[in-house]
Amino acid sequence: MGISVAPTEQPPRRASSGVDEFGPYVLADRRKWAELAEQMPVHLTEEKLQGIRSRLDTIDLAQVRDVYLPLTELVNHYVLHTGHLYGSTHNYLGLSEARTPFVIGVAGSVAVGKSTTSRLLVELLSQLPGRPRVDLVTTDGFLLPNAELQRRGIMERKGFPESYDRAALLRFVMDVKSGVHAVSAPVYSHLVYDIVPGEFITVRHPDILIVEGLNVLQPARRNRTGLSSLAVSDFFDFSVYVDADESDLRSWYLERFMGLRESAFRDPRSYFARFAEMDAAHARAYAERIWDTINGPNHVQNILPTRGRATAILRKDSAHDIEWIRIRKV
Ligand SMILES: Nc1ncnc2c1ncn2[C@@H]1O[C@H](COP(=O)(O)OP(=O)(O)O)[C@@H](O)[C@H]1O
Ligand SMILES: CC(C)(COP(=O)(O)O)[C@@H](O)C(=O)NCCC(=O)O
Repeated sequence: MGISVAPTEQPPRRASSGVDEFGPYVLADRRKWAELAEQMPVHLTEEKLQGIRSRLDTIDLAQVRDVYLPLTELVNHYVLHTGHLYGSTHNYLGLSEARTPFVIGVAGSVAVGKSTTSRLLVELLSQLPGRPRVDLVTTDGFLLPNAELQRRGIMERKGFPESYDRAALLRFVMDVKSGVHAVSAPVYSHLVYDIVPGEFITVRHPDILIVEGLNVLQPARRNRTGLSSLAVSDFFDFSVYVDADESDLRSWYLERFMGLRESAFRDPRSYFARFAEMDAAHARAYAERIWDTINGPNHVQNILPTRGRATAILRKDSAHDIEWIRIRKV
């Protein structure tokens, strides 16, 4: 079965506004948000969606239609208006350079489902009129290799801001945003839990680039001179924060870890291969320790504080369903 969305006959209702504990956002519950979808025809089959969705994600075609279609249409407004602004300011400045990629950041905790959101956005955005070319890069490629993390004594801080080569990530996004024709990023393997030596992904001037990662909304750090430097988020034209309750994140992480024992961990190359054979109680205790000492604290200390910097916040309930959406007032 596929979905096709025809133009609505009624004018769409707009999200309500008011004072917001999250900052200057408009809030829409799932039903109101779904009514915003206008006319984008989308072709997506259940089969294709299965390939996009991560193992534990429950996203179905109804959620794609209710949540991701309006989001895609909203991003399209930003793409179009950024294009107009680019054109008029370049005219004013007497410049004639081609437009640079529109960059979208996707942030959120480990196990929240950023990968599903990002892959879905790639699929839907590439179906926009004009069929833009959309690429996706994850920031794990910019993690320091395990050997270097060990050398620095921060192997237990993987995913914390200091575990990345932040300068290289910033350079990568700046190069893309400056219009460099081919920009390469290193590749991380979740299976071997390390950077893959000699492997790179090359981004060749797409129309839209999605940059997905735990820390993409981090503000600029102060450098040694006390002056603020730049942050990757300075180059985002739009950003999405995928949000969920801390206790849900923890159970999704544990559930995923236990599920991976039946699949990825069975691969002898897996860093976690020993957990495939280990009894469930011990494996679960190990996963709890990873969450409680690494991913949980990273979420609370570094990731969650960046939520209010996003253009859009998608809030999931405990069943992985999107409960509400907040959009930053422009
Ligand atoms: N140990 C692992 N082995 C294989 N795949 C993994 C492992 N850990 C995570 N993954 C996969 O890596 C992807 C990214 O995971 P994560 O960084 O937690 O982001 P998110 O869950 O928000 O998409 C997910 O698709 C997940 O299923
Ligand atoms: C690789 C990750 C840091 C995520 O990286 P991202 O692409 O978000 O930059 C994370 O999935 C991870 O492995 N954290 C370390 C603790 C753990 O084993 O879950």
